[in-house]
Amino acid sequence: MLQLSDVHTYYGLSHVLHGVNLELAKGEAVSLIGRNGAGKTTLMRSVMQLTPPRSGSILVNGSVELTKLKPHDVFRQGVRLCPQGRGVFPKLTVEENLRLALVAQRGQDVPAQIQTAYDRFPILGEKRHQKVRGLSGGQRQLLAIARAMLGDTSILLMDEPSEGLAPLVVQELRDLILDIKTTGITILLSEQNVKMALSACDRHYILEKGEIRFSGTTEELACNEDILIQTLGVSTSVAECEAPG
Ligand SMILES: Nc1ncnc2c1ncn2[C@@H]1O[C@H](COP(=O)(O)OP(=O)(O)OP(=O)(O)O)[C@@H](O)[C@H]1O
Repeated sequence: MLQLSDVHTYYGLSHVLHGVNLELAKGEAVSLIGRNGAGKTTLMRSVMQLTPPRSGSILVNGSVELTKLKPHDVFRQGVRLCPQGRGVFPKLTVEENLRLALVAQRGQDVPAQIQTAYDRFPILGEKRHQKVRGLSGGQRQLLAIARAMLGDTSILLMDEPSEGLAPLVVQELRDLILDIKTTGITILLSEQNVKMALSACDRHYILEKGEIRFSGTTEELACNEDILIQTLGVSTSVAECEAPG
């Protein structure tokens, strides 16, 4: 579904991604674990061509080369980014945020798609006329996800969605990710929260200083927990984490 091969990305002279290889099969939820500054956001921006890689290949469906496309054409391929920090507009209402996203995408808002978002996330329908600055962190995150899922989404890149959320809300978010997965959408979940990554995803990549240090299933990670201590400085017991249901 999505295949990154030997991706190198720079900010000016600063070489941030060093030959990243990563693969997602259709309908998989895969985590990208790494500490601050590891390059998770850069990797997602590279896929979207917001920070285009200097070399390497990023294929969708085995044939469409994203590195040859502009961001809006990547978007048209059904690849969507739910950005870190949510990226929603606090002074606008929930509905204005959704309508604005649709206008930016298609030059017009599409009431049916907004209704689909409310059907999927009823709390957003209830709060449609409320300004976003009055929403809780979890509700803002829902709005960001709803916005990223407007239209035909096939691959959802979620950049640290649990950041700043209370533990109970993180659990709800995890359930939501599992729910989105059942719709067949392929998910790449960037996380520093190892528990969240392990409980929402079956396969994991660990990124350190722009290089993939580990790739494998939850079971494989359980046999190699030292890597979590080495790369993240955490000693989360993989065995204690609830696996995706
Ligand atoms: N616009 C930019 N210009 C220059 N360097 C940048 C820019 N954005 C990020 N970097 C650098 O690139 C490296 C990777 O940053 P990135 O944001 O991709 O990491 P991250 O894993 O997403 O971490 P975080 O959780 O802090 O966002 C860091 O060293 C960061 O300082």
